[in-house]
Amino acid sequence: MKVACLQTDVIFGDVEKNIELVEVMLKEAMLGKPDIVVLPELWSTGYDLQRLNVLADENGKAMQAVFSKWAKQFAVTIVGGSIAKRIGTDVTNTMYVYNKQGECLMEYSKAHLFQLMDEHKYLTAGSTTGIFSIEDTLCAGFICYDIRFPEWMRTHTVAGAEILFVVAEWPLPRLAHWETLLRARAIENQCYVVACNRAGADPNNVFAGNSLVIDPWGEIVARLGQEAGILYGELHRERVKEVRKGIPVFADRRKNIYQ
Ligand SMILES: NC(=O)CCC(=O)C(=O)O
Repeated sequence: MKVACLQTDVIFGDVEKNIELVEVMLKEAMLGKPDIVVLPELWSTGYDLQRLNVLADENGKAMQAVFSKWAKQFAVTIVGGSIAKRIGTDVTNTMYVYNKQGECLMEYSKAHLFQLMDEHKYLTAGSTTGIFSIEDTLCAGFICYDIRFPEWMRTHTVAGAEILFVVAEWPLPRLAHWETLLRARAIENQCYVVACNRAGADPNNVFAGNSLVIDPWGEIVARLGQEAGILYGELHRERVKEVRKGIPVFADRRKNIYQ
């Protein structure tokens, strides 16, 4: 399977313009013939939290139509980063995954809200898992701060996930944490990690970029720098099996002494 991460810059609070920009980048990414395209966290609004209530998509309907249209038009699976979804008076930070037929495979709302960026003041956390399958491979979706919770990611790999998609708006000052945490999640779970961060800056943060594709041994197979761009990476299911056979972490877990 070939993935393409769209490391976009995001125009603060301008949903229409961001949709236009992503569509242009998506067309360009398709020249590399990916099977899966991944977008960053909150790519349509950015962290315009004070206006998020207005910018958020009512029940996610309009953005779901965009994902469905793109997935069908380009015949590609889309891990749609995340968007702000309004449900009544609540706003969630929600990921949608669409298949090549334009059908929704999965919806996941960020489970851990990041207080350092004030998420807890404006967003409501989700409480359901982010598992889905692409062909017969189980995958899982996570949003940014989620990667600091190994137990949450383990919940998904114990359920069988072999590819972990991480979408983010991760700031530059913590770039070392980004890489270290992602590599650790890949090594301990013996799975691929495909991590798509945004580029650029907003009024409060400069973002790290550095989208990564990491293999189940923890090796970085593809990476971008800080600027906007498209990252391609190849994923091989046999590599997951090979690593898990060599060091049988899942078989060796002591379920009688911890969960
Ligand atoms: N958008 C986020 O969740 C950022 C998380 C982050 O920066 C961290 O250090 O954790």
